[in-house]
Amino acid sequence: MSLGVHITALPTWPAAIDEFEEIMYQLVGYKKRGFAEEVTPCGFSREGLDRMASSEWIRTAFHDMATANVFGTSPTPGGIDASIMFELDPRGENTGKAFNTSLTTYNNFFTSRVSMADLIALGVFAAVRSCGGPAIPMKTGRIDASVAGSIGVPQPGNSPLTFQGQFQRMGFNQSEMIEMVACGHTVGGVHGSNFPDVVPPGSAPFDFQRFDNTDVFDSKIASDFVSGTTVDPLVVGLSAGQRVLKNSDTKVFTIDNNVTITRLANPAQFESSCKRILGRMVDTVPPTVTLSAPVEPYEVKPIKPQLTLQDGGVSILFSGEIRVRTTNNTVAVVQISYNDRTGGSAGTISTKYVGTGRGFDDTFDFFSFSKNLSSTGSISSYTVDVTYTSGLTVTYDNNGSGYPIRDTIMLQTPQSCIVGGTLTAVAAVRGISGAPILALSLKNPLSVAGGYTFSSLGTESVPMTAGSTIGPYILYTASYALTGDQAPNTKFEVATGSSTDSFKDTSTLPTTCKPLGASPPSDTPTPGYTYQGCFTDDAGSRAFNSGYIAGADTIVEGCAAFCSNFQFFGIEYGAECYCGNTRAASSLLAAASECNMPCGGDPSEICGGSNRLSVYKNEEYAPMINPDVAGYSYEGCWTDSPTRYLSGSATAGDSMTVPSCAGFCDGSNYFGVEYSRECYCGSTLSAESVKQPETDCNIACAGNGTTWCGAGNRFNLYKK
Ligand code: HEM
Repeated sequence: MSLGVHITALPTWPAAIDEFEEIMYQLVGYKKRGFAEEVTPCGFSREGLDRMASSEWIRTAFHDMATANVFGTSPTPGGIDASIMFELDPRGENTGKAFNTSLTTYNNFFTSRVSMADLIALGVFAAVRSCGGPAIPMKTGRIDASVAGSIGVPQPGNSPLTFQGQFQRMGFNQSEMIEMVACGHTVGGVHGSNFPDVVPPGSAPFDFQRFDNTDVFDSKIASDFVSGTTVDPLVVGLSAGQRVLKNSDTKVFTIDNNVTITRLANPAQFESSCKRILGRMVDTVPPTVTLSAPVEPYEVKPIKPQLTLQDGGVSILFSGEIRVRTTNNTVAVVQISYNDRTGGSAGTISTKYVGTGRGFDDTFDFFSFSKNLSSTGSISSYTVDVTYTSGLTVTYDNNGSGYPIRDTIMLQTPQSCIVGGTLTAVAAVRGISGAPILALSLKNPLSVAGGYTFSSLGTESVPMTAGSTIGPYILYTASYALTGDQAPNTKFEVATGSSTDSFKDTSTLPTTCKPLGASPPSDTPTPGYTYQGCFTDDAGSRAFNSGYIAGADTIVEGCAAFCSNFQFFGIEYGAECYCGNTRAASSLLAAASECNMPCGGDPSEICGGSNRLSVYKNEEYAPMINPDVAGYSYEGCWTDSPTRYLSGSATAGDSMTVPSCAGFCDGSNYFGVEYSRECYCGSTLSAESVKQPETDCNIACAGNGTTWCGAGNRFNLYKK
């Protein structure tokens, strides 16, 4: 099994990259952020058939970067800094609708944790990858400019020398210029509406002439040029009169006598050059910006872990999800081990599989958990044990320190709410002097030249007011009236000093503030049992053989009760409940996601799947025994018959136990316990009685569920 060699190089969670990482990798499926939806598939745009969002995102990044000046800083050093927001009009070098559309999409993902400039960069990754191109390494940490950069986006009519000078100013030499233009112009095309002299109206379908004939990020832009078959309007420009003036791709590609463009005609060369040069393009940032290391997906990532003070302050609910990367491995079981607030090991928490999500190259399974902790012991950190279907268990300890969680200040989501646009936030605070604040990151409309509107971020902070004391906590409250779009769209935190519960989302708050008193949700899954995983089963050889019941009303708790005398139970196909003390060797650990059928009696719970068992272990189970009786030796499981093979006195009763039968037989040579509640004594054992396998005597004593009392016509025999 390969777990990826880069695990130790991963950042420790939480980190500044976290929100960016999620937008980058959680693209579709469970917990999708949906960032790539606008560029999937490659040729798509919701704006119409003459538009292509993927190419527009790549062009937007280039035009944002193109004002970079590696030699100076006036008015800004430029690079990818989202200054394009201020450069749309009226200066005329950013022609067309592409920029506004792209930036409007990015604005939906813009928060205090991910800048517009980072999103412009990430757009290149998503667009190129969606079109089948390489995964461009993505770093974060770009800072948004607040003013326009210098003029300087290359225009088709410029001279070769001007192009060279412009790219030098951006930090790229001649062959890098050729690479960057070819890598940009492999997707999309020229619009007649924007450049009528290059694409005369009516000369191309929808007046949109593609650079080549494929909506794919491929080397065709170069190979078609070299072979003389190109349809690139910036080479063969459909208006003959303009061709020599505005054939900018010809001017760029031929500047080194076709050396670079010929190399790029090779698909492997094209892919590796584009990965490198587009990576450099998006990493062109002002010198004051420090970019992160290339963002890699976490192997294990907590998703919105939350502590919530419960009714009476006696307990704290710890809930959230664990995301596990499953790109190279299949995950069977995820379990949390946590430390209490003093750092001592405090116990384990089961999780249950809730869904699978995907990025371009990665898949992730999500596991939810919810556990009531005592507010005295509470929690300070946790580690995550991931068991893969290979049987291997890996403990993820967040580079050694565990995943931290602080109980000193916590947002009380059930007590907080949004009503009529007003946010009321309630925080539970312990062990901290001084009142906390509610700090908001507000998205305000940002109007720019040309009549476009994007967003700027403002901050507000409101002191919180102390209310009731509950257990070791004091509740604090603050309210803030949000306007218009802000109500469902604001990030906020409750904070005091260095303690904070941050990046909370108004969209997840309830519309009524509930008093602290509502009963706490119960733990999932079943208390007293630990989930073992999803196991294969088949009708020919069952995983568990000792007990079986089925019904449309099956629930996990019901099967647990039915199998309470056994160490394990498993539920299959939504309705079949099996018990056993050992699992057949033929039953193997399967992917967590294969147990996906709702229980017949409670669709919110999972009850296995087709030939798949959700298996639980009874942690309180004590193995059944044949107890020692003073003066007697245990002889095993023997046959009896209605004629009785122990022919002395006999008794029966619902309080039957092995010692009570021994007492009843009062010193006789033999006694036997049978069929749960029967007791037989004898001075001799009939020669007809035959010893049987121990498994034949499989019924618990009526008076003691942890000891065996025979079966039908079988007794557990004791001899003096
Ligand atoms: C000499 C430099 C360049 C010139 C003169 C140039 C010029 C143009 C022109 C005139 C268009 C047509 C725009 C429209 O009609 O909407 C265009 C489109 C495009 N350019 Fe460039 N470009 C240059 C460099 C680059 C670079 C370096 C990239 C990215 C790495 C790039 C990416 C794109 C893309 C993706 C499109 C297609 C946009 C769409 O389909 O809407 N360009 N370019």
